[in-house]
Amino acid sequence: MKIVVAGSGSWGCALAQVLCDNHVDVMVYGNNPAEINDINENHRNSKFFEDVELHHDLKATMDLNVFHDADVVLFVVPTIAIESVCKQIDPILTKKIIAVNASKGFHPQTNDRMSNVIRANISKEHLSSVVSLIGPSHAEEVVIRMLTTICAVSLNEEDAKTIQKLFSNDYLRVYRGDDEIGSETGVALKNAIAVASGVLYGLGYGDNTRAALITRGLAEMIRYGVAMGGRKETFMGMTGIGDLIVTCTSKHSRNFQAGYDIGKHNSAKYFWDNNTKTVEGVRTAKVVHDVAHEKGIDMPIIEEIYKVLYEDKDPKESAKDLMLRDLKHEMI
Ligand SMILES: NC(=O)C1=CN([C@@H]2O[C@H](COP(=O)(O)OP(=O)(O)OC[C@H]3O[C@@H](n4cnc5c(N)ncnc54)[C@H](OP(=O)(O)O)[C@@H]3O)[C@@H](O)[C@H]2O)C=CC1
Ligand SMILES: O=C(CO)COP(=O)(O)O
Repeated sequence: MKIVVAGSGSWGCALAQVLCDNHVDVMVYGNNPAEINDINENHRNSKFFEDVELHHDLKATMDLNVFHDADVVLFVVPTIAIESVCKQIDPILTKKIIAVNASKGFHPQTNDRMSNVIRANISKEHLSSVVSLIGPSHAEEVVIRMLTTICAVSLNEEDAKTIQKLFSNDYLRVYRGDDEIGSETGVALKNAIAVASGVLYGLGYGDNTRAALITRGLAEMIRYGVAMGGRKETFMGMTGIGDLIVTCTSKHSRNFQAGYDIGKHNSAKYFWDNNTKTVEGVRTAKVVHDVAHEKGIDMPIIEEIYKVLYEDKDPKESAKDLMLRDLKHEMI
């Protein structure tokens, strides 16, 4: 079985290395010559990982023909690039692939989930099914083989089992799931909540505040995900609370770090002027804000993080406004 990983960034490399450890035939495809060269020549991806020597079987290429005889393709580029990568590779595919989505967010124009974006852009004769491989997993830890659990979520149970077996080993345990809507909305929304968690930390608030943010953030994720057709119990698993915790609390999270900078400067301007990293939660906050307004879903944290990011609201004022809303029953 030949696997190609589209995306030579941090998560693409970490996932490809898991396959090398599992003795699976894998190749990384990327469009950044420096990253490709670093992987092939130095066994490193220095842009993302300091002092990590990658598995020596890990190889990368910029040649699109690598997709020609692929059986499985992993999509591990930022969500804004998924559609264009699908369109580039579809004419090259010759087999019916299992498409594995590892990205977390929504399409930039249609606001659609990643599985739907892949289904819309890989022709039917080239697609067996889509499996989303998602959960609480910072690349920086997977690449040094720290114990991690994620979930292979698909409407196709057999293909989910194939992906589960391919990636599982003694440091990465893969569960299965079938709630595509719940899982994909969960992992997207947690990024926006993680930006808020960083903002609060940057403003100087502590553990009580973070626990409150995670708990009430989860309530918003459930409200939104269930309104979209997801199942409430999914949010109690890897792609809900699991991914929310790791992203809201980790120094590795780019979403948390972006929020932290905003909180520290008490303004989103610093982020907009300086950011060069993949921070999916920033655009997700806008998508969720817009959809929630359209559908009448109550999302107070998303509302405030949207105002901080897009309306230059003072983050301290946002935190105060969240605290001083009308008092209510917790479970409503
Ligand atoms: N990093 C992590 O820990 C995790 C990330 N994810 C998700 O994975 C997705 C990818 O993120 P991540 O790997 O972290 O991001 P990175 O910023 O680390 O890497 C993104 C990679 O995609 C490349 N890329 C961008 N556009 C294209 C394109 N059109 N064709 C080919 N390659 C392209 C970038 O190239 P260039 O360098 O030239 O821009 C870069 O190599 C995101 O949705 C993220 O949320 C999910 C779980 C964990
Ligand atoms: O999705 C992730 C962890 O599960 C990565 O989070 P960041 O994109 O915030 O770094």
